[in-house]
Amino acid sequence: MTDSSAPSPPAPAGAHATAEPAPAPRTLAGGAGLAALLTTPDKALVALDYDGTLAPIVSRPSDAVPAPGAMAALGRISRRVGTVAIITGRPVDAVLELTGVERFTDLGHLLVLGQYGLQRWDAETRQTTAPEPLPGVEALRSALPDALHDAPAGTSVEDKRHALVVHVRRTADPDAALAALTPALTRLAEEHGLEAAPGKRVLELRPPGHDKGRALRGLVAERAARSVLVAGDDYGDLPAFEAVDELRAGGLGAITVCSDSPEVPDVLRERADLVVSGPTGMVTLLEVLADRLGA
Ligand SMILES: O=P(O)(O)OC[C@H]1O[C@H](O[C@H]2O[C@H](CO)[C@@H](O)[C@H](O)[C@H]2O)[C@H](O)[C@@H](O)[C@@H]1O
Repeated sequence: MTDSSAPSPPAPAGAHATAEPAPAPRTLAGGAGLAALLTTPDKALVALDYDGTLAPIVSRPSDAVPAPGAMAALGRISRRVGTVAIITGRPVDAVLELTGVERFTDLGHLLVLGQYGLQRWDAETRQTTAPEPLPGVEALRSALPDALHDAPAGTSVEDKRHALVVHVRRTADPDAALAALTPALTRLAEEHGLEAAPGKRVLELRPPGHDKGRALRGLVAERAARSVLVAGDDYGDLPAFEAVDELRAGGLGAITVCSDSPEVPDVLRERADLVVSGPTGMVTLLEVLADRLGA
């Protein structure tokens, strides 16, 4: 439900004055979630997606660097809120390399949950923990070249060790390529004990049972968070948005943010309490929050 009269969250005592107005969620629940975050930031969890949210979408995954100002704003916020987490489909190593976050000092409680929560990097220990990949991944890796023999030119595979991602963004007709490849790749993934999950011009072949909803619920419980901000832009973020409904029912304050672009699934945009204009809009939001938190 949208409500243009949703209240603006209060500025916490001692916050720096900011030229930017407070972001205005379009729902009452989102306004309440944002107010909870700003009032008691040490009990808050800020959970952000990477591709499409902190970093603009580009043709090659290895080129997806953060939007200007994104990491600086994240660093500021991480020193004020209880926990900041990048929850992503990317492997932890890729996020560390693309963001350069390991070079930052004083990151507060920053976590990177990679591969939908399978991997975890903690800024306090600077260590990554991860289980061994499922055996089906290796078998699928061997089977993929044959399965993609007739795939359109420009199709490529991203090997994430725990999962394999078929990319079609660089084919002549990405939507047609994805539609043509999905049924056979879904069957192949299932034969190897994996699941196929759609993303922006990709099909992820990944271990079942791990999604951003599970990762978010786990972090909320672990960190005893009382409020949460969740931001995302793709189908992979939907389970986290859905988890918010359940968490709210349990008394948590929450705001969901859509990092918008023409490729964002309608279902995600419609569910969001606040819609910002892609990673650039996300950076503005994070900067305003950092200002409001006096960071
Ligand atoms: O959870 P996320 O942080 O959003 O990661 C999800 C997948 O994102 C990546 O693919 C997407 O971004 C690429 C670079 O901009 C783009 O080329 C691709 O079309 C997008 O779907 C990544 O490569 C995947 O491994 C992630 O799982």
